[in-house]
Amino acid sequence: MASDERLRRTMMFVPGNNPGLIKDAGIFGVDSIMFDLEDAVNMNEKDAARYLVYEALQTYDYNGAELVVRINGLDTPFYENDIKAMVKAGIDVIRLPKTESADMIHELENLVEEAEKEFGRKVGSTHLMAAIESAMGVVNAYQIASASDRMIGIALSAEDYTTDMKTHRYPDGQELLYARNVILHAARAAKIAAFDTVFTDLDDEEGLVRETKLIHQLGFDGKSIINPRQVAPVNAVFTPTEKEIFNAQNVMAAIEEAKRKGSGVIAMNGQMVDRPVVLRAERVMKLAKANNLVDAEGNYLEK
Ligand SMILES: CC(C)(COP(=O)(O)OP(=O)(O)OC[C@H]1O[C@@H](n2cnc3c(N)ncnc32)[C@H](O)[C@@H]1OP(=O)(O)O)[C@@H](O)C(=O)NCCC(=O)NCCSC(=O)C[C@@](O)(CC(=O)O)C(=O)O
Ligand SMILES: [Mg+2]
Repeated sequence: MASDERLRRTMMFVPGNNPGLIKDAGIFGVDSIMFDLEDAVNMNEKDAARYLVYEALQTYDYNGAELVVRINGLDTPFYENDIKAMVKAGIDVIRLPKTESADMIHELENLVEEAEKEFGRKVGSTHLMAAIESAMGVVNAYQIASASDRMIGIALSAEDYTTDMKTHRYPDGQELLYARNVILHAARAAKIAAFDTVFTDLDDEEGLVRETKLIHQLGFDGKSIINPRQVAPVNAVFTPTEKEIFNAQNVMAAIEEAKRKGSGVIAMNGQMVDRPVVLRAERVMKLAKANNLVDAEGNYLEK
């Protein structure tokens, strides 16, 4: 799979038909910018939006953010042109909406490869991700996640998913618990990233933080967002605290001492430190480095 250690805490939807939002999308500190050609764009604006996003990708500097495009679904007349234009423009990741099977990823992959050859791009350089928006998608989540070496992640899309399940979203998120866990397990088994769904009440920051803490606790890598006001609260939940970094440094030091003594396990402040604890500490340090909270040697950088 194409998974890597890239930070993917926030992936912001930017409607593909809105030149103002497209132009400024790089200034908000999101990890991934997702230009939307699907549901945020009216039917009569599909061609114009595709052209706008294509031009923007040639023109603007997005400050190193990962560039993603949500194309139109495989049941529409638009997706083939979307794929050609976005591959030609050199997009990093194509997000397929309403994914229900591995076959859909195979169809996408074939078209992407054809486009890479046609436009002289390196074969395999365009990564893929899938949005899971239905009961069928959840049931097939692992097959979808592992369908291609190009896959970098799968995402829950709760608005369409709850509609398919004949319910709607509630503040406590109980209706999403099964789908979240299935998607997370599928992503982890396929060794790719797991993204949680959008939080649509822009004025409820407390609710956004509560939901983000829950999905962080479950193990998600990040969250789809719809507005720049959501960037800081979500990134903060996914950023290791000074205490967590300090603890991780201590764990690394403790295990080094254990190794010197010829052991793989040691007690630290009354807590057992063994391999899984060390792996978690390594992940905290990787996140801390990616967030520029520590230097290359792992020393905490005072703010
Ligand atoms: C909601 C609102 C209209 C509010 O606008 P407002 O202007 O009232 O907001 P303000 O806070 O006042 O904006 C402050 C400043 O930021 C600028 N600004 C705002 N949003 C920005 C942005 N996104 N990108 C860059 N810039 C932005 C704005 O221009 C202003 O700039 P300035 O005037 O210069 O100060 C706006 O955010 C927006 O359109 N969001 C994207 C909506 C969208 O894409 N929906 C489709 C994806 S979901 C879906 O399809 C369901 C799903 O498929 C999901 C899944 O698959 O996961 C499923 O099934 O679940
Ligand atoms: Mg949707």
